[in-house]
Amino acid sequence: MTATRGLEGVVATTSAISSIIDDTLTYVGYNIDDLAENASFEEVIYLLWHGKLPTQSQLDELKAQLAENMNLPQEVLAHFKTYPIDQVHPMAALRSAVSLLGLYDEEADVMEEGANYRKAIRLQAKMPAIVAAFARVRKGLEPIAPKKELSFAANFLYMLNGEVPEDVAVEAMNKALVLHADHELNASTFTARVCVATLSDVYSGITAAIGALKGPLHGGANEAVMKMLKEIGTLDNVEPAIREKLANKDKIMGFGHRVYRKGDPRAKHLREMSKRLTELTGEPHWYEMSTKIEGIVTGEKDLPPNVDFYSASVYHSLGIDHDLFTPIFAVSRVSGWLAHILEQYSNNRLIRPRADYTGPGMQAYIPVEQRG
Ligand SMILES: CC(=O)SCCNC(=O)CCNC(=O)[C@H](O)C(C)(C)COP(=O)(O)OP(=O)(O)OC[C@H]1O[C@@H](n2cnc3c(N)ncnc32)[C@H](O)[C@@H]1OP(=O)(O)O
Ligand SMILES: O=C([O-])CC(=O)C(=O)O
Repeated sequence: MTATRGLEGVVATTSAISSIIDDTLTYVGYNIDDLAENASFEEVIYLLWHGKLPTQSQLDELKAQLAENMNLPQEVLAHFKTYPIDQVHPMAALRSAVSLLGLYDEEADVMEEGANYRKAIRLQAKMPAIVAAFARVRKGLEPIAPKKELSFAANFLYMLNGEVPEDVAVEAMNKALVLHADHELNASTFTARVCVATLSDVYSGITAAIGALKGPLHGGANEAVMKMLKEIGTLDNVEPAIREKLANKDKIMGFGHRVYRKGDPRAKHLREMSKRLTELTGEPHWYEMSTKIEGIVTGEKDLPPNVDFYSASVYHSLGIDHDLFTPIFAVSRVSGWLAHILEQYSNNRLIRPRADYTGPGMQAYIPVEQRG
């Protein structure tokens, strides 16, 4: 047995949800460029869960179900107030809150298809409410109830800020949600599938996936990109700072990808949005610094930016706290995790690979009093 490090190139399952072929990303056969330009996030959720785009009445029904399920149990809100708020990362708060939600869902352990779909609706609806409520509670503000008439993207920004957002902000948030929704067998989706393939419940699968997304080699990179941009500070500092990082073999956050070689097709949509938003906010330097970094890194290492790179300046321009960037990724990606969980249940087999053992050979047990 020989191990493939990081399972690179290993095909671990079949899936009909999304595909990456020759650097082209599709959700159920729809090109991500088409969806990013035209689709609402609610349509994408439906597409991922049902394998087809919704009719108007199907879309209206899903929107109504999501809006109805956005409120959080009082117990979850009360729990936030018990957290050591100054040291809790919002991804840790989200991970804990999703696990806690499961305690208050009477269907949490009901393993029937209809019940799993209802849990998917509830989780998709409540994730943005958790992120927004936590963001407010830690600032000493009251959580804000959603407005039923708003879209998913608009409601999230409304619950976060307490103001109905401008159209451009809703457009940017909707696009970001569409772009992050699914991505074949990335680390967090694989984690969710491994978890539920033991026939564990949906809440366990999503809690596990949030844990995997949190790391800086995966979803956590978007927050790390903003940290890097802030540390570099000015356009003039970009060249020496990035060259020094490359010389030291430091990872440049938001660059590189396990699957894409020529580039991540999602990055250009966020690049364009970053340009537009940073001009509108009067902070074009975040975009200019980002494009300069891209020029150096692609020139020196042939490493194109991934989805996390330009999303950082987009979310910053929307006035969002930097440690909420990865939770926003989770608010979108939960749609993909749920699609994969439902797909896993529908054709389940335990996921249990082997390890190539590299430890000592057979050893005889020596009682503790005889050990030197
Ligand atoms: C939503 C997402 O999860 S997208 C990914 C988000 N993560 C990041 O942006 C973090 C930065 N990027 C990385 O760490 C990596 O590119 C990953 C984790 C995304 C992919 O990792 P892997 O497929 O294991 O690539 P690996 O680490 O083997 O890199 C191959 C080579 O490129 C280099 N490289 C890869 N990414 C980077 C980077 N961001 N900066 C500098 N060098 C890099 C590696 O050092 C390695 O060089 P070497 O062959 O000289 O040793
Ligand atoms: O696919 C991956 O490995 C990481 C990624 O881009 C994503 O999850 O969106």
